[in-house]
Amino acid sequence: MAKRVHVVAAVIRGRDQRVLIAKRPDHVHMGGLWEFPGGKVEQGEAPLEALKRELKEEVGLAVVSAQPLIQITHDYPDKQVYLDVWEVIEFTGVARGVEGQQIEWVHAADLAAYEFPAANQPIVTSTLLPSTCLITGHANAADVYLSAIEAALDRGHRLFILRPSCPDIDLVTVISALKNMAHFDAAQWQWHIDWGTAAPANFITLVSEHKNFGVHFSARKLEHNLEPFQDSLLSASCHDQSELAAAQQQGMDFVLLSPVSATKHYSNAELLGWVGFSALVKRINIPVFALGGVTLDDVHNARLAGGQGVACVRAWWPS
Ligand SMILES: Nc1nc2c([nH]c(=O)n2[C@@H]2O[C@H](COP(=O)(O)OP(=O)(O)OP(=O)(O)O)[C@@H](O)[C@H]2O)c(=O)[nH]1
Repeated sequence: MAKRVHVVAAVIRGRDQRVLIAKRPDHVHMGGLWEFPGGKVEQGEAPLEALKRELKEEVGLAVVSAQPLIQITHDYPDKQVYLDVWEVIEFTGVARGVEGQQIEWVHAADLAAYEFPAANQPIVTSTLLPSTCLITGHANAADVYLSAIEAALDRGHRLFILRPSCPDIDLVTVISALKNMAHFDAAQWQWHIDWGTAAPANFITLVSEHKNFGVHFSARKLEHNLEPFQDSLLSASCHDQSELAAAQQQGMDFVLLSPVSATKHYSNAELLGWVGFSALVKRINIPVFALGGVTLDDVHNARLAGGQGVACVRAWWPS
């Protein structure tokens, strides 16, 4: 069997947050499609060195610093690739198509309009997602619940999993209150409503009426027919390899994987640690947030372990 090719690729953001993409020449593998700049890792070369070399050779940029973003194992009919995608944090130079290829700086939200090789869909999702995912906790009153979210939006957080769990608030009220908040649009498509025990009976209809809200599933819910949600952005909570495989198979856009470390909630569960987290993340091709006993300061640890970032409740929710 042919050897899997180790490829490094980069998500490079310009000052205005647009992302650099390049068009593959017609005559090469996946020719004519757009790509994140990069190329094959040479024998004996460290991935970051390969990334620096490829970006210099292809788009004339010098990488100062970069961190892992997502890794994808994909089998094309004629080639097996391991795409090792990095997020460039700092670079110098002005991008140009050194090999004569077309390049473009594109807003992350517009990447979906470009045709990429089949392996790239999770990279596009990963580019859209921030590195923190905030899950709402319990509140005794609606105004406490909503003002905690509003304060987090003001602090720059953009991805939320909503578990409206206070007695005097229903989902319709939450949705309309969120829509009136400053920065609501910045987090559009990044609001995920938990289809949990507290969800109302008309949950499916409700979600279909609010297209800019995604749905979050418990692992158990992944056994259901998720057809009604196919137009929504989807996420799930997973704890082991079989749940992750089900999440990928059901088309989840991202997942939360827990428990990484001990919490009050998870004190008896088997903890993954960063090593266990990393081993599981390697087996799937969708962005994974580390959950359970992690704080907002653990983003770098999560990235080094192959994750998208961290998901938290207690680390941000007012107690
Ligand atoms: N650079 C890059 N390659 C990708 C992406 N997505 C994807 O499937 N690939 C695949 O990964 C492989 C990368 O090989 P390459 O041809 O770009 O590598 P290279 O620059 O070292 O080329 P060469 O040594 O053949 O000249 C190709 O099979 C390509 O189809 C992507 O976003 N960026």
